[in-house]
Amino acid sequence: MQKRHYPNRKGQTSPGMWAMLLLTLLMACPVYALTVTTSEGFTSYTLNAGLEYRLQPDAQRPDSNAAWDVSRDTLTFGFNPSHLWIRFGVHNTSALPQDLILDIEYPLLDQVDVIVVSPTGDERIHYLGDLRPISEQEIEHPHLLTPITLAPGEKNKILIRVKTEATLNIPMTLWSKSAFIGSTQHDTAYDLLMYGILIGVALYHLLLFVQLREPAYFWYSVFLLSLVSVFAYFQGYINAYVISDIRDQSNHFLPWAYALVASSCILYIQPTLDLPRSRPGYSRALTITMCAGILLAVVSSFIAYSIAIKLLTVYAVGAALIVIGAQAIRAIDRYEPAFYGVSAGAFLVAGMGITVLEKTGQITSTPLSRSAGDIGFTIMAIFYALLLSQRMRWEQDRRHKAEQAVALSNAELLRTQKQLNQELDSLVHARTQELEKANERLHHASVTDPLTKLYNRRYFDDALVTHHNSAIKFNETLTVILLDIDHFKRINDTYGHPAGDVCLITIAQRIKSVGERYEAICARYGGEEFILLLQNKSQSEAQHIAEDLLTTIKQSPVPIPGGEITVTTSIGLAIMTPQRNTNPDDILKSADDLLYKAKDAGRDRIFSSPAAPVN
Ligand SMILES: Nc1nc2c(ncn2[C@@H]2O[C@H](COP(=O)(O)OP(=O)(O)OP(=O)(O)O)[C@@H](O)[C@H]2O)c(=O)[nH]1
Repeated sequence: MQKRHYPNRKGQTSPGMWAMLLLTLLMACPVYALTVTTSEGFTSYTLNAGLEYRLQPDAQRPDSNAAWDVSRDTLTFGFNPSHLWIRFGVHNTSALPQDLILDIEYPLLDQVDVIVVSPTGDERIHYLGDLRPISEQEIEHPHLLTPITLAPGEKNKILIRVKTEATLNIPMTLWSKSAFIGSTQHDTAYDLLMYGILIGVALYHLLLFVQLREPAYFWYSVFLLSLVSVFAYFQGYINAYVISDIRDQSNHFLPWAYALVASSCILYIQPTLDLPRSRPGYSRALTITMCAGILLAVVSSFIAYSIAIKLLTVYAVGAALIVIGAQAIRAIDRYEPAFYGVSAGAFLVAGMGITVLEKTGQITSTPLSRSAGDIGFTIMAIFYALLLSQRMRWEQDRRHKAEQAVALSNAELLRTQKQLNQELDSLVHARTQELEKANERLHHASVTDPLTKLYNRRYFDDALVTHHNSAIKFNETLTVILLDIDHFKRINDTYGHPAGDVCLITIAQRIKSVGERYEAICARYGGEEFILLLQNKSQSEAQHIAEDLLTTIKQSPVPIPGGEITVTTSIGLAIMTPQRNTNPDDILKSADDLLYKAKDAGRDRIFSSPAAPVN
């Protein structure tokens, strides 16, 4: 704590003494437009309307002839290179001494000299402002504070000079010391709670980033922390507690903080709103905005702060509009998570808007209006967190739906494939069956005589070879009965060829009925020639079968178109026990020879070997 006093000029005997005395008297009798009276129980007085002020190009204290303006609200002049002088009076009307505190709530002012003039003309100058080390200030606090002690009935004049490259904005309150302590405790608790929540949310997202490796979480966390630092800077915490030893360098803080806020916000917004894929043009614009912020931070180190701060303000507004625009465009695209972003932007803009209106005196200052910026910012942070989680959930849903669609189409594909396979199987099965039936029919046709439906000669020849081999193997007899219809030509000639066919069919049926009784293979061997093959029959059995045939055929007349005819047959019966050196043709030839013999012998008889012919 360091107090600086102007030299006390009391006791001088110079010729200017009278002039000084006059000046002292004038100062002892305030004629200011505003004098704050601090009666007993005084707590605070907000210094806005009624303050006398004067803007001038130099630091020269205004002389007694200078014209002063009177403020109608909080003193706010935007970026203004002038020296601002303010004056007002304070009068302790109570019977007790009073400890007061003059609280300048905007801590980013570069130089603030508060001159407290006592009734005797003594001046005490308090040097405040963020270009001066906090250790030089009488009370360590984020705000710029001046202690004023008034004896009962004492009147002081307060003269303030302000010079800054930041915005010339002087919200002031005169407090009783006890009320100020209470208010500070309340404000600090409120700020700590808000910063604590936001830092907690930021750390939570940092943890999510560590676990999920999703960069959006990291950038959101950086965005929150950097934005918290900007707010803390504007509220004086950074200057007071973080960079208190290098406050003269604090001008470098804001450009880099702005660049970090913009960069982290853009890096967070880009993937969260899916901009590079859906809106590549806008995504490029955001990347350029981010680079511009970093460039501006670099340039700010080399140019006057008064210019840099204006450029930064323009940049901050432009970047915020571009970011909010990106969210609005994605909301128009009906990208669900963007609605949270738009809501976040709306709350931030609304909060900031109320703050600006309150600071410029457009609306009445209330605790709510004073906190509007903080509230807007906090709600924005919550909505941005919701945006992030919504986007992640939306992304998960999309992935899940895509997986489901793939699984569904795979299942559909499998089902279709299975169905096709089944259809193919049944088609192949049906075709195979048809083919088998066709083959069967073909085979049947190839071994069947079309007219009589008995086996044909080809079938019989194959069967003869098979049975010949079997007979050799099992040492069994093989019998061939060759049967020829007698004078069949006459039937054709007499009744016609169709009648001859009918006769052939009937004779074939009779042969088949006899053959089935003896398990014989019956075949049509030529035009009117039939043949039977018997396995393992004795001579007498074979003879009996041949006789059965002869009798069965002729015993009843054969009905034909145009009448009935009795048909007789001649039979050659050959029986042998095949050997390895015998040939299937041997038995055929033998039967054929015997048949001719039967024909020659007068027909309607059996010739067999070695037995005698039977009639
Ligand atoms: N209707 C009809 N006649 C046939 C068929 N195949 C052969 N024939 C006839 O059968 C007759 C056989 O005559 P031939 O060889 O002279 O013998 P046959 O008249 O029976 O006299 P034998 O055998 O000596 O008793 C011929 O007239 C053939 O045209 C047929 O499928 N249908």
